[in-house]
Amino acid sequence: MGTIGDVGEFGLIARLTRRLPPGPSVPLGPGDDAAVVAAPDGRVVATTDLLVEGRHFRRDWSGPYDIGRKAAAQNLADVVAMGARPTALLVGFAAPPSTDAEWAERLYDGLADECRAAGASVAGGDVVGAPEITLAVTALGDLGGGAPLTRSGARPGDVVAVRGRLGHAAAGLALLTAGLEGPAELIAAHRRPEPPYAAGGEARAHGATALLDVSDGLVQDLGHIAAASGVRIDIDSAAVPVPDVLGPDGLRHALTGGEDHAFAGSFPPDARLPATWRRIGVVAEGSGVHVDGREPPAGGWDHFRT
Ligand SMILES: Nc1ncnc2c1ncn2[C@@H]1O[C@H](COP(=O)(O)OP(=O)(O)O)[C@@H](O)[C@H]1O
Ligand SMILES: Cc1ncc(C[n+]2csc(CCOP(=O)(O)OP(=O)(O)O)c2C)c(N)n1
Ligand SMILES: [Mg+2]
Ligand SMILES: [Mg+2]
Ligand SMILES: [Mg+2]
Repeated sequence: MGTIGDVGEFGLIARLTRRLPPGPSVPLGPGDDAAVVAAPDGRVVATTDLLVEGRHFRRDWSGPYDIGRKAAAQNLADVVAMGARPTALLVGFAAPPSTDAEWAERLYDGLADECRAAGASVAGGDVVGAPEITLAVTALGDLGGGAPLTRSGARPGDVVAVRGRLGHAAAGLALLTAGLEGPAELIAAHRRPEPPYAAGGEARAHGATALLDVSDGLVQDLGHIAAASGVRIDIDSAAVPVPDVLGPDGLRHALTGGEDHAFAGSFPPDARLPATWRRIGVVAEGSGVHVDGREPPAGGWDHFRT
């Protein structure tokens, strides 16, 4: 089929959008000046996360399908972390003209499949030529009449709980970086996060007082809840799920590794959480995040310090 330079801008758009299924919340999808997205609640939850080649993924480490799934997952998880139902993605795609057109099509298959898993679809986007591959994804969501689950509602006495994997993507990235063989599930976790999208509805149903998705590292991200809520979060490291597959640095990966897009939040002390949620700590008066009563280990992703 050739490169995206061979097929040209409008040939590429046709090839990509052909692969996108219609979505329940997108009455008018790709093909016009803009899309129409249903917003039954009347308010729209909106979030955007960029993915840059070499920073978020490497083409020699991840195939296009997984990069597409990851780009969608990273954004859909932020909508779910607000307690909303994802409705649509808008996808900006920058790539060199030498990019294989089939590579781009597989990327869109990944975007489409991850959207399907979350009940959303791709409503539109943009393509441009650029020296490196960049994906600029915007996700929209609907609150269904509920209050948003913000970072600012945690109260002393609440319990802190997580749902989803911690440390897996970081352990996989560490293996790839070191050029080591390791458990395939860790490499797969780096390539494709698999956020447990049901967590948003569950958190809402159980009265969550705050919620976020863990993108940069558990301790760092819980620090955002602590700061926004004006509280301290005390984590009990023995309660943090650290499966053997994570290896000897498992606890460090679980506390500081991002990109699994687990959901972490605070709940009233008497919340009866499903077994899929793990209680890992409590909310107290004060500030910051403590692990076993001490300052936590350094770590967590910072784009300008990593
Ligand atoms: N360039 C920017 N302009 C405006 N707001 C931004 C910008 N970058 C980040 N933010 C906002 O700062 C907050 C934290 O961003 P970030 O750490 O990327 O969140 P998340 O981990 O949920 O993706 C978000 O509300 C985001 O919208
Ligand atoms: C090639 C490569 N190097 C390093 C990483 C690790 N990494 C890149 S971004 C990031 C944090 C999450 O991404 P970010 O853009 O901060 O998302 P947000 O917090 O805004 O949701 C991590 C752990 C990676 N995924 N791939
Ligand atoms: Mg972000
Ligand atoms: Mg994010
Ligand atoms: Mg981040």
